[in-house]
This record gives sequence, structure tokens and C-alpha cells, in this order.
Amino acid sequence: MSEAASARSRLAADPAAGIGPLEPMLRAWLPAQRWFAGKGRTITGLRAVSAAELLPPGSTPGLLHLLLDVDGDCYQLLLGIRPSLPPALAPALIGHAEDGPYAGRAVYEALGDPKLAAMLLERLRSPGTLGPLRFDRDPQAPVPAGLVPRPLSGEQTNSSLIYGDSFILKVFRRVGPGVNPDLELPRALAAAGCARVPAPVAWYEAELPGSEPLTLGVLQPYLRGSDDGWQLALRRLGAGEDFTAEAHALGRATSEVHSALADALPTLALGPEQTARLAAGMTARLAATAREVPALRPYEPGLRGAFDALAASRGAGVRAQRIHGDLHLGQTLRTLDGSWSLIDFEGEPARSLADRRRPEPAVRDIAGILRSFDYAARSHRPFAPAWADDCRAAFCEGYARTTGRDPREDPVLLRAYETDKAVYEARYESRHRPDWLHVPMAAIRRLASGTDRGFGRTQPGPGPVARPGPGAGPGPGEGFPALSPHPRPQPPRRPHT
Ligand SMILES: Nc1ncnc2c1ncn2[C@@H]1O[C@H](COP(=O)(O)OP(=O)(O)O)[C@@H](O)[C@H]1O
Ligand SMILES: O=P(O)(O)O[C@H]1O[C@H](CO)[C@@H](O[C@H]2O[C@H](CO)[C@@H](O)[C@H](O)[C@H]2O)[C@H](O)[C@H]1O
Repeated sequence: MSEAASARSRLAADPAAGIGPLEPMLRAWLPAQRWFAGKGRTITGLRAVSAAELLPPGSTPGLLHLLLDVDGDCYQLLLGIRPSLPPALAPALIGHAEDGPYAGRAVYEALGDPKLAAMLLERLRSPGTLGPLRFDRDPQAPVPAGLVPRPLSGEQTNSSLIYGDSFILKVFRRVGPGVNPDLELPRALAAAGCARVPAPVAWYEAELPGSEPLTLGVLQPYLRGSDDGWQLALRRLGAGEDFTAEAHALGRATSEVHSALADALPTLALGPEQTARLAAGMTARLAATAREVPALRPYEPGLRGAFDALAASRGAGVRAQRIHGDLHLGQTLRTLDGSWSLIDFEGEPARSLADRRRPEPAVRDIAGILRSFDYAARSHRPFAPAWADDCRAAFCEGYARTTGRDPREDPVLLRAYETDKAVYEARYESRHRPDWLHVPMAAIRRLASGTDRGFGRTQPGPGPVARPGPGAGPGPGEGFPALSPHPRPQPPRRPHT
């Protein structure tokens, strides 16, 4: 056996030791990746959890699959290996290995190499195992060979490839034991016959000793020519056009998804204890955010009123179920035939997997979309409150059309979840887009003072629930920055921390 070949078999047998020679280049490269959550922190611990060559040893290019533990988080990497890189692949270079199984070779980001991206699709087309990896597919959904890959630009949390404008493969970056809801929920919905979510056609997982399988990637139909709901809403707003028909249809689509999830997966009735726990979680998040975001502090007592009211409601009649968990207009696609689809069921990536898989009231998703209409209206100059109010009302009416229950009939619950979301957004914006902080802060002022109508002209609103708190008026240092007075329509997307 050649020296390189025996180094390779050592790599598979003992990834942690075998990956050693690649460590310095990975330490330098990882923090620059948009999906890497540990940005700004020096990497202290880096260890390979598994390593598998996806192409026969000696192939050029080679394809190395790695799961890396980086300071306690597990990341998926696909590395290409070539003697040298053609100019077109230069931007994908990670470094040159000086030692070990790939000594003298260029190591690079494999998803940028069309040849390797095509190999990955081939693996997905033929189910089976390869080292720790297991490839699976829906036998009823054929995937043609030879589809030309291209990377999707501009996404954030993970990395995606589009094949022949027919399929999209999401490669999860930060992974953990247990099925990812972005595979689990779309599969459950497909099995239930719900067509509002693209159905997974193939997926792959890692099976590691003593651990539940880790979901690594999901292939699903690519909804060619579809419009992202956020961009579409901004365009309509910019053109002074109404969006209530779309908002209504989106409400229907969302309630169809919720109904299908409630039928397919366990639900539970919330009692006083669970409701108090939910409210306590929201209150704790508020307190933590107020410590981090000074602008929020004057409103904390007023906002807490929404959560106290939720606890006092004792859960009356509310059911918890599996939900999307991170729903906003950017997670909706309007397809060429004018219908709405929901995507990206991962939930808030910053939460633990166990937390993301826990049933919650569906109103959490509803609040997410309602907040999005407010965001869109505030991205417009002049601020278009009536546009947002009308969309919010139309969405709720559309939602009620399928479920028979209008979310506004549960004003205490709705207000608590909207408040929780606005608090989350204040933290997100202060961390990632300080120029946008004034958007959630405007909602926070209204929610804290109990003056939040928010449901415009078509239906009466739920009326105030939260107690007006001290500091309900605009507080000091609250946003409205002089240099960038209103949000950019194309947000820079960052990983959640
Ligand atoms: N099935 C699909 N059809 C068309 N476009 C899609 C599809 N799934 C995702 N996209 C596009 O890819 C982007 C990123 O997808 P998303 O699931 O949100 O990934 P991430 O978890 O990396 O944020 C979406 O904003 C959307 O524009
Ligand atoms: O990247 P994710 O989709 O997981 O979500 C994060 O980033 C969103 C911004 O891209 C952020 O959404 C907020 O801004 C949107 C406009 O850019 C707006 O439509 C949403 O309603 C608002 O929450 C989201 O909160 C954050 O988790």
C-alpha cells in the first residue's frame, strides 16, 4: 500500500488523528464562512467526528466528507481534493495540504465544483450506505441523471445547490443528533397529501456510534420561477399596489399546513402549568434581551404584561402542535400558478433541536407572518401602516377560512406571541442589522403601551391586552439612525447566534 493510501485508511479509521494535517487551514477558513456560527470567536477546539471519502481512493477530483466538532458545535464539510485547482475553482480554495493523506494537494470547498456537485447528486440517486453515511430516497419520485448543478447564492444558514432548475439540495451546515425538522415535517406533510410544501425526494444522514442519526442534506423539487414572499410584498408596496388577496391566500396556505401537521403528528392541550411555563420562557427571553439591547429596557414592564396575561389565561382551550417555528415572509414562495408554498422548516437555528421539535401553539407562526407585514410597511417610505393593517387582517381572515378559527379570537395568545417575536427581532437586529432596530422597536412601543391595533380596516382588532408600562413612549437611543433612516430592501443574511 502506498504511503498516501495507508494514510487514507488511517483517516477513515481514526478521523480525529487523520484530519490533523488539514487542521490549520480549516481553522483559518471556517470563521470566514457565512454559515459558521462561531464568527468573531477564536476556535479553540477542532476535532473530526467522522471522515468518509465519497469517491474511490485515487479519483481526481477526490471528495472528502467531514463532520467536524468545532468548540462543541458539529459542522458538515464537503472537501474537494485535486493536485492543482483550475482557475475557475480558485475562489473555492481552502489551502494546500503539506502532510498526511492529501500531501501536496489542493483542498477546496467541494460544492463550488460542478463535477463534485454532480457526484453528490449521483450518490443521492442510488440509496445505500458509505462509511457512516446513509443515502435514502423516495422510490416514487424519480430524479433524472445528469442534471447540471449550480450553487444558490445569497442564502445564509446552510448551503444549497440547484440541479437543472428542477431540484434543490440543502446541505445542512450545523448538524446534530436527531432528525432535522426540515426533513421530518415536509415528509410528514407529503405523506398526509399536503401540497403546500415541496416534498423531499432524497436525503442523507450520518449514523454515528451511540447517537441518533444526524440529518445532513435534503433534496426537494425546485419551484422554478417562484417569488419570495418578502420580495414580492416589497415590490407591491413600492408600486402602491394592494397585497391583501395574496395575504389572504397565504393565510389559507398556512392554516392548511398547520391542519395537516396537527393531523399527522402529536398535539397536546395546554393546561395552566404549560401555559405558565411558556409565559415564563417569554419573560426570561425578554429579560435577557433587555440586558443586551438597552433600547428595550424602558419597555420591559409593559411588554411583560403580555406574558403575564398569557399565564393568567391558564391555557384556556389552546392546543400545541408541530409548527414551522421560524415563519416570516422570506420563508414563503409564491409559485408560477399563484399558489403559496412554505419552505425551511428547520425552526430557529439558534434553538436546540429538542426545543425546535417541541409542539407549540400555531399562533407562533401566525405572529411571525404578521410581524413581517409590519416590517414590509416600515421598509417603505413613507411608512405604510394601512397597507400592513390590511394585510394582517386579510391573512387572519384567510387563515380562518380553513380552520374555522380566526387567530384574532385569541387576542391574549396572539399578543404574547407577537411580543415575543418583536423581542426576538430586537435582539436579531441589534446583533446583525443595527440599522433595522427601529422596525421591531416601533412594534415594541405599541405592544408595551397596549395601543397595538394592527388589524386595520376590514375587521375590528383584538383590543389592548398588555398593561401600559412606564417608559411606553419613545425611549432614548431607540434607533432611527441619522445615516441610514430606513431599511435596505435586501437584507444581508447572517447565521443566527
Ligand atoms: N423548493 C424551493 N424552490 C425554489 N426556491 C427555493 C426552494 N427552497 C429554497 N429555495 C430558495 O432558497 C433560499 C434558501 O432556502 P432556505 O430553506 O431558507 O435555506 P437556509 O436554511 O439556508 O436559509 C430560499 O430563500 C429560497 O429563495
Ligand atoms: O434567516 P432566517 O430566515 O432564519 O431569519 C432571520 O433573518 C430574517 C431576516 O432575513 C429575520 O426576519 C426579520 O426581517 C425580515 C425582513 O428582512 C422580516 O420579513 C421578518 O418578519 C423579520 O422577523 C428573522 O427574524 C431572523 O430570524
